[in-house]
Amino acid sequence: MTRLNDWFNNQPIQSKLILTNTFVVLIALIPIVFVLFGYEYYATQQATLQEIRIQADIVSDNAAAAMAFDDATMAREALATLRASPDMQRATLMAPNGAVLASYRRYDLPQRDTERIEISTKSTEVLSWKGFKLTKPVYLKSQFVGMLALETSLDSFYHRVWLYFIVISVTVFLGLAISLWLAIQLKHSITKPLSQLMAMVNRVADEQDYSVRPVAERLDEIGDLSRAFRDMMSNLQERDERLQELAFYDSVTGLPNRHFFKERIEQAVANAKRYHMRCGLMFIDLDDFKIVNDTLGHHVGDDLLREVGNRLSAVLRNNDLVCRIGGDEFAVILENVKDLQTPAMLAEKIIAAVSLPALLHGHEVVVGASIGISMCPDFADDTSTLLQTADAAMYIAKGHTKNTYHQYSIEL
Ligand SMILES: Nc1nc2c(ncn2[C@@H]2O[C@H](COP(=O)(O)OP(=O)(O)OP(=O)(O)O)[C@@H](O)[C@H]2O)c(=O)[nH]1
Repeated sequence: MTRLNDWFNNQPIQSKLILTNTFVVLIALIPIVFVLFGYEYYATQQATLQEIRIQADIVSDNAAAAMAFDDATMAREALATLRASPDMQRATLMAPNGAVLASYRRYDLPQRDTERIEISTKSTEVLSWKGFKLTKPVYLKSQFVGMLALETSLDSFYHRVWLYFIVISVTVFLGLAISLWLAIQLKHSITKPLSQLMAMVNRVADEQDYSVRPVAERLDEIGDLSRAFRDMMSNLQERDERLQELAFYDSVTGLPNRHFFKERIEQAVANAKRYHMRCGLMFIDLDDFKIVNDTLGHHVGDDLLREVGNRLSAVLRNNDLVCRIGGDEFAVILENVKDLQTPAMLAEKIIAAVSLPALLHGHEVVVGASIGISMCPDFADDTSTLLQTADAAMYIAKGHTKNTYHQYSIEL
């Protein structure tokens, strides 16, 4: 039983549906078949016995006069009418003293000694699976004139019952076939949305694609499941976007962070090398930023960082990328730079923009920017050299008068 249970549990839902449906139909049909067949068996048997009794009455009525007058010829004629009934096997008419007056035997049956029949004024009936035996007293105008004994087979009865059994079997078979066909038609409508959901789950697992949404129009449990899956995907997508933001963006300024910067600088260097272009890197460190924090508070410092971020974005071209890579440090990646003068001009613009006073929380705040610039492939062949050279240039700028820029060169 446990093994059967395990086997059933491991079947696909489609097979489960078909198996369950067929099993249920079969279980429902079994009692119906039993009741119908039992009723038909009983009713047909009673009708057959009744027919035989009626035949016995007719024969005994026809033979009564012959028996009263001991007329064997007439008695045989009365029995001869039984030939019309193929189930009738033997019949005997006996005088009250037990002597056989006339007997009948179906043409295909062997001769045998006449059975001793008890002479009595009572009828007897013996029913067995082989046949039906009946004896009954014969009266002529209330005078007992002898006995009639009949022996019949039940072939017609069994034939009718057998036919009925075939009809019922065909009906059951058709019922099962129709239910199987319906189950196969229905399984698609039930399992197709499940398969679609499964495909979506796989896509989420394989591609981390949280944008998939199942259609959830159905009002049944599968519809509920689709809606739950859709809500779960919305939450997952939101969470994924939030995680991406936390992982790649700076929470104070909203600019790309150091993590993002590292990925993009690698790409910029790789592109510059592959397409024989020039890319530039600027490190920008704010001057005297700590004073703002110390005198006006951290929140003003934060606002100033945001303001600087906005000003940098406003100065730069669309395809330049500005990132906040540390406390008061920013980096700018410049791609497809035509010449060495372009970054220098941009640095001047940045210094001018950052040095403009900012009005924050009612205070006029002024900071400067020290900028180090390096170029690939002019002064660096790979990312780490580009980072080092830009950093070195920035420290030179810082070491000078602050609020200035320095472009890395071979002499450094
Ligand atoms: N408000 C704020 N301050 C920060 C944040 N992260 C770092 N800082 C502060 O930024 C300051 C950076 O230090 P420094 O670069 O030495 O300060 P500085 O005054 O700019 O010094 P110089 O670069 O030599 O001019 C430190 O005081 C940090 O506490 C931040 O997210 N918000």
